[in-house]
Amino acid sequence: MILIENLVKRYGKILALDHLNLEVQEGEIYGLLGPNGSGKTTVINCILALLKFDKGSVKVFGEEIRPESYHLKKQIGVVMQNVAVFEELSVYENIDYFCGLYIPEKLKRKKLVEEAIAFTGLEEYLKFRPQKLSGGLLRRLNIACGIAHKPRLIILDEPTVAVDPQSRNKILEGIKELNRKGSTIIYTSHYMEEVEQICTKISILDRGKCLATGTKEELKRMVKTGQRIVIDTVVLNEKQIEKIRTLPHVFSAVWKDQCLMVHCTEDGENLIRLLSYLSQEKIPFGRVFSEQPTLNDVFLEITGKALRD
Ligand SMILES: Nc1ncnc2c1ncn2[C@@H]1O[C@H](COP(=O)(O)OP(=O)(O)OP(=O)(O)O)[C@@H](O)[C@H]1O
Repeated sequence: MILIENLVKRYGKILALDHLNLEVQEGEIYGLLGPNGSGKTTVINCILALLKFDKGSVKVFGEEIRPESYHLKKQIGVVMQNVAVFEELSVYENIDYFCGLYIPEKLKRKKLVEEAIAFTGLEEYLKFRPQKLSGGLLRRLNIACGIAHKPRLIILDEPTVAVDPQSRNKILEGIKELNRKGSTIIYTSHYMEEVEQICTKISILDRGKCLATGTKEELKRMVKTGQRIVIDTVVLNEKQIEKIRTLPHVFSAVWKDQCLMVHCTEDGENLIRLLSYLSQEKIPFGRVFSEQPTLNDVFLEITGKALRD
């Protein structure tokens, strides 16, 4: 669907995209995950030929895209970061207007507009002007305007920024539904939880570079952070900590402030093994906490900083 090779984009002295490569296959929900300023919006603008770039190539549906490639652009739905709707039109009129840019036939359009309204849950607000809508509803209207014509490819640039949890869930579920109905999705975000929740493939971006690509499981396997187990234990001696370090799959164990923290490589038995050892040694323990690595761990290990730094 999209093939980007060696893309370079500068804004004056700022190198926004640095030889970026990316390939999106049909049917994917492709996440571009990166902190603010990593180049996500710039990639989107290059895919849409809204920006001139300095080097490289961008192919959409197998063709080099140009500003006048309307036959390609009409198969793409875009939901930009900044809400772009007409203040003087109602909710219904806005969706109808944007859908009308692609679908001139009235009857067909009416059906599509109604589907988009139901899909974004805006039925109660059809006569409202945008300024009367809450932030979350406004975002949903923005989405309805971008997807009503049922495009083959949908690009959403941070659609959940400043959105309440209820609207956020509705938006995320909606994106999965659009994908199930056949649209390929490109989704940019700096929220790793969202990207983990919905994306089938993820590229991690930083400073205009694509640092790693894969499914969330593949990305997590790339780093050694592994499973993290935290156990409250009041007593533990150095010999016992040393023994824990030699347990299978354990690569670090630290006891600090009456809290044992163990990092292990992936294995379903890590927690059981560790608790068995503590029981066998009659070491009392309180709260037990275990978590798998997150995409933030991946980002941290690759870049040396957290996603939200
Ligand atoms: N029109 C512009 N003029 C100058 N610099 C720009 C312009 N647009 C973006 N940049 C810079 O290019 C880099 C990439 O910005 P971009 O907006 O693509 O990142 P982003 O990952 O989408 O971040 P955000 O989520 O904050 O929009 C940043 O350093 C940004 O300051």
